[in-house]
Amino acid sequence: MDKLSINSEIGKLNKILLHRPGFELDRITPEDLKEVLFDDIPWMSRMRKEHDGFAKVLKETGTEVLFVTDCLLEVINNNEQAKKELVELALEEVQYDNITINGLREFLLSLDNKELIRCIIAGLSESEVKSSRVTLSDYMQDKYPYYFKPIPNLYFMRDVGVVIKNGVALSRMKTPIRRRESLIVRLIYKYHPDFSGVPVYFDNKEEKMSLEGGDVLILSKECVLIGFSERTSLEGIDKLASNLLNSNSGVKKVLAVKIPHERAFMHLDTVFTMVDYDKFVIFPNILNDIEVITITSGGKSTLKYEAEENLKTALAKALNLPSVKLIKSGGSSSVISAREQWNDSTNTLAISPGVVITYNRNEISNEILDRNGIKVLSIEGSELVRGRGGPRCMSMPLVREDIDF
Ligand SMILES: NC(=O)NCCC[C@H](N)C(=O)O
Repeated sequence: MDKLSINSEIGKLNKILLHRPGFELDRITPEDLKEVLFDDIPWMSRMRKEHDGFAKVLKETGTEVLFVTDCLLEVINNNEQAKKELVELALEEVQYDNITINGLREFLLSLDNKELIRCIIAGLSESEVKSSRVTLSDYMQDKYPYYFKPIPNLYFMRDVGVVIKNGVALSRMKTPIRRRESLIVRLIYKYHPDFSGVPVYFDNKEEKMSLEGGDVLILSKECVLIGFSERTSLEGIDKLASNLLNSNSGVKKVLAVKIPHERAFMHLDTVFTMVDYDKFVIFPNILNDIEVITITSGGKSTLKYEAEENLKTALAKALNLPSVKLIKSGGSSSVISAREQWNDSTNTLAISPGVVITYNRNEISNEILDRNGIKVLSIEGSELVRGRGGPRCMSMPLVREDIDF
């Protein structure tokens, strides 16, 4: 049996990777918000309770839940080389002289493994390393407090890597603040026995392009959608499409889907997710701005492109269905749709065909899903949503049961 198996967006979910919001989020200050891609300071104890609620629903519905920090701990407990690589990926970001960097390396390697992981995720402040102030500058100069910064978006596990079929695309993050997240996950894929050795369809060492997991949707065994968004570049789409289509991944068609490039919907999955065999939920206010191009292999590592009439017909064609239904999140009111999309009404996580996890705050969109025959398992998300992501953004599905279309 394959270690990873994702052949659709909706097959019964068996195994998933999450990150419980940790100390990295306790370090966000109002001045950081823009840089760290948040819109507000979360209430942390509430946020952790909400995340625990999310994990509980997943477990209760029969999904095995793995946590990044546990996987990383297993890796570095058993592999000195991996531990050194973990330290180096944080040190790469330190903009100090070599003597300081060598001192930091020694400091980090002396930490207990759990503490090291906490530090790599929550950042390392000067005060944690220097216990006393010795120079006038230590006393009087304002210094940037971190050698390397906290990475508060790690709980949005969807974006840092995405399982496609029996392999993975390790994301090349667009923004510097999210790069370390994906390098951490890369280490897990390199060394952890549950992940190592799987095909890598995209590597985050790629330069001059970006690809984030929130833009990738596995429509079926043969078709993958990739959003052209604020975060994923055309070069990133071409690269992943080429690797999937010109390998033995089994993918025969990639749909490139252009959405408006805006903060409110930075990834495809913030405006569009699949909820059943033939049903999708969509943010209706952007429906007319979407463009779709079908990409297929042109042989000898080349690609062929063909413009589609619209998203609805392209989806039906790709799924070999007479038609599909696009359910309007928020209904026909553009005001309600915009308000609920901002709080991730469209970012549903399907745990089996026709059953999704959503935030309970999006009452109107949830009711519309219900009226369309979708079973909604709703969770609290008032604090989780402050980073602008929902249940799909917060999860990296690893294994789903296969379904027949
Ligand atoms: N797939 C997603 O849309 N993920 C949400 C990412 C939110 C995060 N604060 C970001 O801006 O990258």
